[in-house]
Amino acid sequence: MPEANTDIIRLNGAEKHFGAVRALNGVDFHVVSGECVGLVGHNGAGKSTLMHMVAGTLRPDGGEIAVRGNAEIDYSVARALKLGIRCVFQELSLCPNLSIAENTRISHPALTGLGWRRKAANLIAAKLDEIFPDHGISADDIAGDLSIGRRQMVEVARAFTVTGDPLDLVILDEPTSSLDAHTAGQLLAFVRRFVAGGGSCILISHVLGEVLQNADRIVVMRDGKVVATDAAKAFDRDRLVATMGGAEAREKIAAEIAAARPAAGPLRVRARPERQQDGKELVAHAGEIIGLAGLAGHGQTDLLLAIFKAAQRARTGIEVTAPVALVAGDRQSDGIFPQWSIAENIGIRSLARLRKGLLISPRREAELAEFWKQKIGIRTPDMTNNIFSLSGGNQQKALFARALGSDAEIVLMDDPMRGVDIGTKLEVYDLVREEAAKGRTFLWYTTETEELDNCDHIHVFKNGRIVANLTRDELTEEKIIQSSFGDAA
Ligand SMILES: Nc1ncnc2c1ncn2[C@@H]1O[C@H](COP(=O)(O)OP(=O)(O)OP(=O)(O)O)[C@@H](O)[C@H]1O
Repeated sequence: MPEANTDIIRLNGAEKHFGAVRALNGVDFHVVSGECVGLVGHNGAGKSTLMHMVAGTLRPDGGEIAVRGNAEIDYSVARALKLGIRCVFQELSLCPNLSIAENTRISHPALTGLGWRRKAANLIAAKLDEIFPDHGISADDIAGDLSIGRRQMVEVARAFTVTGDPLDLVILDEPTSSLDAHTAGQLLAFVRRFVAGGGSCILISHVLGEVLQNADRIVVMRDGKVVATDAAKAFDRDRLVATMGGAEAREKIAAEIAAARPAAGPLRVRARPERQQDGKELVAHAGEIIGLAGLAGHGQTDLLLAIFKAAQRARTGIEVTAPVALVAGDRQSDGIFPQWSIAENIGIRSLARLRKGLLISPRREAELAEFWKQKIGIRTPDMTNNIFSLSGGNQQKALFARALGSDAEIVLMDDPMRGVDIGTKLEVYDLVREEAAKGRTFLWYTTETEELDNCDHIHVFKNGRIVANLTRDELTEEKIIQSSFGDAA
């Protein structure tokens, strides 16, 4: 590892345009050895684009890059890897049809010859054990069979494995977005150990507490520019939010939420997890927001998907009395139609309303898209652009718009705030409560405990079963963790 306090990387005046969008507008940025730099900013501020420059996956249109003081002319991913710079991007990159060991080999060409499979398996297993001691992942597992949370764990662990190339700087773009609080804590503790040992990290997160507690220095971006950089201890949450230029920091007042809520209406969903034997079930009425909690991968997504399917075809143990929409957490595999525009991606759940005769009316589709663009601030110059021209958080907003813009009375949300910035989150919470007050039902799985404050009831899952049913008043992080780890199952 390099000497302490030397620059690992420095960008001066970095510029990047995508058509009419100026994603980076003269950005200066650097990381020294032995520091964790927190990078924050609203959806579309330019964080991922800047990280693509650091990782060598995109070339800047203007500006300079120097690594350890040496100017880089032909900077690329291969060059970055040789120089010890790696990135875990927001959109996960494991090949779904390969095993975890095989995916590890892809990053390590040095693993050759007889027995490479065993070497790759040992390498990744050891790193998973080090970062996430109770991970429950086997190197033989096929990546596509793992939950999004577990895939994220593998991606992170893989980025920290070493064979041929050095390892000095790891960029973590929203590394905890699919991890529950317990697993996210393990990762952040590991990051601190890595940095204490002289390594460097860039940590991008919309969970501001995570950045405040784990970064040494924080860089704030806004509209393609760096607008502040300071020691983490010089920031608090309010100063960060204000610098990002977002919504005022607002505290949710449970009593206020409760007072505004009407009494629950008729039954919308009654569902028993397949493995449940003790009679516990999830019951949701019109106008209710029901939270699904517990450690990630313990049956919450499975139950939501079973309810989604039951709306189309009867299933034992599940009763659904109204149309259903799903906001997928894994937008890459379950949510987005990659060939389509943003407007088409939003309109797909509302085709009946958008139809004029036999055809879809482009005007109606554009109006629906424009309404949601304004309502939740989807950041793009043109809603007919391809969905992948949006930043990650803005893609997630489009999926929200699809579900909320549809006529579905029941909205299933599978950890849907992945990558959504704090300002938008607060707006979406208000929107969900508003829609619930009008009679919509929400079933909301979240890995962020704070979000459960919006729910009327919370079901905690463990090993595919509901182990606790808490009201909002009973809700504490300790209670959830206790139920998640207890022997109640
Ligand atoms: N491939 C692309 N084509 C067109 N526009 C793009 C492309 N990639 C990024 N942009 C635009 O560049 C701007 C910055 O996007 P970027 O992904 O860097 O934001 P971000 O800060 O990482 O946001 P998020 O928090 O949502 O991930 C956005 O307006 C985005 O729409």
